[in-house]
Amino acid sequence: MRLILLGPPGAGKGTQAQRIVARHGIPQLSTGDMLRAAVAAGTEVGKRAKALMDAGELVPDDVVNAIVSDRIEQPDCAGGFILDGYPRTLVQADAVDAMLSEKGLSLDVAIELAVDDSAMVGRILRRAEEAKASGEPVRKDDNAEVYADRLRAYYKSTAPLIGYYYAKGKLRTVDGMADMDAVTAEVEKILADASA
Ligand SMILES: Nc1ncnc2c1ncn2[C@@H]1O[C@H](COP(=O)(O)OP(=O)(O)O)[C@@H](O)[C@H]1O
Repeated sequence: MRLILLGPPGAGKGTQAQRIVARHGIPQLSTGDMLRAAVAAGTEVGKRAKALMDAGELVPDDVVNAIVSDRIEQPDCAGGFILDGYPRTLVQADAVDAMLSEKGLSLDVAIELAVDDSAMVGRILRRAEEAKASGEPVRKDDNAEVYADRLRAYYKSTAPLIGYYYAKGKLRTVDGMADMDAVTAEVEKILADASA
């Protein structure tokens, strides 16, 4: 199963991805996590990405495409994977299609978590509070000011992917405002249908 989770920041992509990992044993490929790891390690990619990420802007397509292309070559991706936070632009969507079609593969489904944007900033701020309370590092972009920029980047660059996958007949939409378990149940139904 090769799937994409789509939705604005705070929609619950990471949470649902972790549940799919636990249930289906396929890896979660989060470009946000990979980029944060590159920043923490101080690599060339990390140096290019840091200021953009802190400002809530997107990292250049070529940087992210290269990271994903390397990652999906790893043996644990042979049985499928979950793309979380990627593709985030139409250029990236075409890139992942090309990476897969080179291997005679394609994406099975793109699942959109549809949410009410006005509720997302509250979720993000809660996540920051929880991280702080449990002594984990708080993401620099998890605050109300940067959130507004992340949401703008989402509408400008990522929301067009909903039409892109719809046109390919691959889009499925879930109510991301429902409680987490209800969202998981809907996602599971979609995955069952997609692999039937
Ligand atoms: N596919 C991507 N293309 C460009 N930039 C990305 C991509 N994935 C992550 N980033 C960068 O990393 C930041 C955090 O990503 P992520 O953890 O997925 O955040 P979010 O919680 O906003 O979905 C983004 O705001 C962006 O700067």
